[in-house]
Amino acid sequence: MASDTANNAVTTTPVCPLGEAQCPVIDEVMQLRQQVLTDPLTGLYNVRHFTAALEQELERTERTGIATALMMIDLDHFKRINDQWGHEVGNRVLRGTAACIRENTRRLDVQCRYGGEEFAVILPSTERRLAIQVAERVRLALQDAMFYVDDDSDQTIDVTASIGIAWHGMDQWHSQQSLVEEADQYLYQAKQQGRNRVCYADQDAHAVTVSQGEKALLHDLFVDEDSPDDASFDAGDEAEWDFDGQGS
Ligand SMILES: Nc1nc2c(ncn2[C@@H]2O[C@H](COP(=O)(O)OP(=O)(O)OP(=O)(O)O)[C@@H](O)[C@H]2O)c(=O)[nH]1
Repeated sequence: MASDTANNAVTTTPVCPLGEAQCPVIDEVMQLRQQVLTDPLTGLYNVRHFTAALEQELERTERTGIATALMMIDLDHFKRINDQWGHEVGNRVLRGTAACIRENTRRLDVQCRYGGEEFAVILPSTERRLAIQVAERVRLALQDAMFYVDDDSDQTIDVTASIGIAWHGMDQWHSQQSLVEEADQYLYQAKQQGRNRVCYADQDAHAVTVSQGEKALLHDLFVDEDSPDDASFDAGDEAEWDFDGQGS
């Protein structure tokens, strides 16, 4: 707070605790930190942050016993989009995909761009059933989203993704590397089985069916009013949730 001696009024202008002169430096440091930890194309976290965040979450699980889930997401036949529409449109699809992933996961989840058209989401404190539901939600949102070729066009591009999930928890302890490898292995399985699907260990034994009540609860959990509004992307809020079936 700063005092205005002319009229004795007290204003609430924020004052940098280290002194005015240092504030630009702090801003610059914060911007640099942001640049070091994020992917410039999508704004999601990069692999550097992914590695640090995953290590922290695995340690938390070892302390609390509450599972951490990892979701690896890879766009299907993305090369065809680049080949047909060009690299810039491909980039646009990657940005839209990032927005879609962000909108359909929680704030505390760690959404990363893992490589070209591969994304990773760390789901802290997330047991098996919820992680499967989240993965299906992301898959359906991508499948139903409207990816426009450009701002002035009605032409849309169909996008789907394959997703692999793995857990670190009481029933299966992992190293960081083996957790990533297992999620990648199930992602590969999803590709092999025809793409646009979610795969994980013991899938048949853990088929997820979701009641209307659970769908409503999940909807409340994930809809985020502060999500970025990307004109090239429509997450398709009205998407039907069909957790029982896999994608076509
Ligand atoms: N536009 C754009 N394309 C990228 C970027 N990074 C990687 N790619 C492209 O992503 C494509 C990935 O192709 P593939 O690895 O064959 O995978 P895919 O076509 O998605 O096929 P599946 O994964 O088997 O379904 C390649 O054409 C890369 O050039 C990027 O930052 N921008």
